[in-house]
Amino acid sequence: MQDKTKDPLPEEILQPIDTVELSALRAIMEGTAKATGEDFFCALVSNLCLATGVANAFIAEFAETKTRVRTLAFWMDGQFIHNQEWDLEGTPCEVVLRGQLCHYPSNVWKQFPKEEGIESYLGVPLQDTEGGILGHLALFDKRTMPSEPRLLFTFQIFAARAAAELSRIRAIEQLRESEERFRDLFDEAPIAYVHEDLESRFISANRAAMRILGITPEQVPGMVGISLVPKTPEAQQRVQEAFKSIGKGTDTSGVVLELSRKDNGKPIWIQWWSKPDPSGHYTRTMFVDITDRILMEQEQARLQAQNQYLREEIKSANNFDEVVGRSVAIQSLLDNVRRVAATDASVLIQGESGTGKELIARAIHSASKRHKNPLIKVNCAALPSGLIESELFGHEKGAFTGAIAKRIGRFELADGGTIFLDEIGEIPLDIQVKLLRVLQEREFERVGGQTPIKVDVRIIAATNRNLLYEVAEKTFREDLYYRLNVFPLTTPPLRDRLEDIPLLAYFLIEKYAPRIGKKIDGISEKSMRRLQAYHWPGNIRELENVIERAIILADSDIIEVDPDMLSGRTEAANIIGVPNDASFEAVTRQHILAVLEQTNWVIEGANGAAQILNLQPSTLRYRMKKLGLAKTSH
Ligand SMILES: Nc1ncnc2c1ncn2[C@@H]1O[C@H](COP(=O)(O)OP(=O)(O)OP(=O)(O)O)[C@@H](O)[C@H]1O
Repeated sequence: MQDKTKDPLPEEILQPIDTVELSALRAIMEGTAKATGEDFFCALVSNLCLATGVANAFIAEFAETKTRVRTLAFWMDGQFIHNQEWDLEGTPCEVVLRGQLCHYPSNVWKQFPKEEGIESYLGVPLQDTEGGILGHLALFDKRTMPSEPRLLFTFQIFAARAAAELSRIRAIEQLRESEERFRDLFDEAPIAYVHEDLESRFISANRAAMRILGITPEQVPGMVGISLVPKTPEAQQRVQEAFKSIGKGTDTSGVVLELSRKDNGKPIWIQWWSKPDPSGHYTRTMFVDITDRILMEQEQARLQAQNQYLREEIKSANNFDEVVGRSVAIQSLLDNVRRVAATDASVLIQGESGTGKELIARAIHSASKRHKNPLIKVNCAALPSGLIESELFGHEKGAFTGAIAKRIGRFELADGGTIFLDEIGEIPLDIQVKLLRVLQEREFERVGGQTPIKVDVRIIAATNRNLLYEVAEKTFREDLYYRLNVFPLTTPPLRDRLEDIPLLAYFLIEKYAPRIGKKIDGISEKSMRRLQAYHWPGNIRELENVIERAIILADSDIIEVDPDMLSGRTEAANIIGVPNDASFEAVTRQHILAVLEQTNWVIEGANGAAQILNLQPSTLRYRMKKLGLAKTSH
């Protein structure tokens, strides 16, 4: 300390006058009462100096290491100066920061040559409640200090307050840091977290949750979680179960919930856990997105259902998909089949029963680019009207009484392939609307479901009814008719291509003889003439039945067709080939009647009329009803 001209500090600091101490104490108290944080430190150092008359004071904390300190507030010669940082070594502060009160009334500069110009120093450590050193509070001056400053006690009180304030600031900082760390973890966690109130209103949601649910940060407050649950009975039931499980802590595997994304309504599946907040007013929910897994499982279920369908199809398939016929009528039909097969256009095949509509549908599918995917057939006449919708579009579990499990509909089975809607004219009007939507948008919902299902399916429909007539009668929707009828095809009745009969007869012998286990070489000339003279109301299906029966009855390797095998008609009448009432309905009626009489009105079973007519018993019953055929009615 170069300057030796130092005035001693005011005498009263040495005198035991309580009023001085008290007024200093009050002044410092008043000066610091309202301040917190950095303001408190500033108020403290300035008021300490003002009250004690010491020129300089500072509060410091450890810098990055325990060997350095930096000030939090620094009062010097009547004003604040910028905060400073210094190494403790060789300073009076070093001892203070080891936890000791240090008082050098004079000659500081001698003991600590670094402290040039400083005569006196008083330092008190700032300690937390556990005795850890946080920093120190110090006064120093160019002048000497009394050796036992009276305000030491006051000084210690405020050092304790400063320590408490410093601890508080540190705690706040730690809390902020930990909150930040928590927020980062919360925000960046791969698992979705949502904090909801008891009405399922979101309070906060992390990034994963927002990404999975398709919501923006602005949409989070007030977003109602259950509004994302589709209205299907199944989804609603699941969410109820999920709510019941909250806080039970028994289910560690989580509840699988179906939701619709907020932004685009796409279905998502989540695995969900939730527990109540300790306050009981909130729930803390976390979930993971398992949509990919569920979609995979659904695809697996679809493929399983498709396999099952195809296995049954294979059992019933005749494996003879060849369209036989050299007639102009059949050749021009096949030309059109080839042409339309190359496109994805909907096809409407019209023609009498048994003329090969299904065969043509199969031929189109086989020649199309979809041939590697399945052709799924739906016989609309064979289905009770109440079940058609669920058969076509599937249904969700619980969609109606009896819907015990989820069912995948024929449209889903046919995805990527072709659907063949046989007897399309039988579809009730309300289902026609839904069908129209599939044709237009390639999209539908399962019965009891709300999630639109997209499919890539080519539609081929067939009917033996005059659909234009049905349109005029308003039993078939006109818009649907035109949508289906993009490429109309008509299968000619067998009576219009009698020249194909020999070829067909030989084809059918080859098809059935091995099945029946007989070696047949041909058909007698007389029988062939008989076949060509007949008018074939049941078309090729009837021819098939006749040949099959003839093979069964054959005594030699040449089959014979007796007149009584042809629906009991006389040859003379058949040569003309046209019955009195030649309308399709009349002929069908007559034919079915003949078979029914032959079976003694037995419909089902091995020798039943349905088997002979190659129809499903339900289809036959339906037709009988339409044609007004009952045992007593003829
Ligand atoms: N041109 C053909 N060549 C060979 N077999 C044929 C031909 N046309 C039809 N068939 C056979 O006749 C039977 C009846 O044909 P298909 O079931 O395709 O007729 P359909 O018009 O769909 O009948 P329905 O209207 O009663 O459903 C089938 O066994 C089929 O294989």
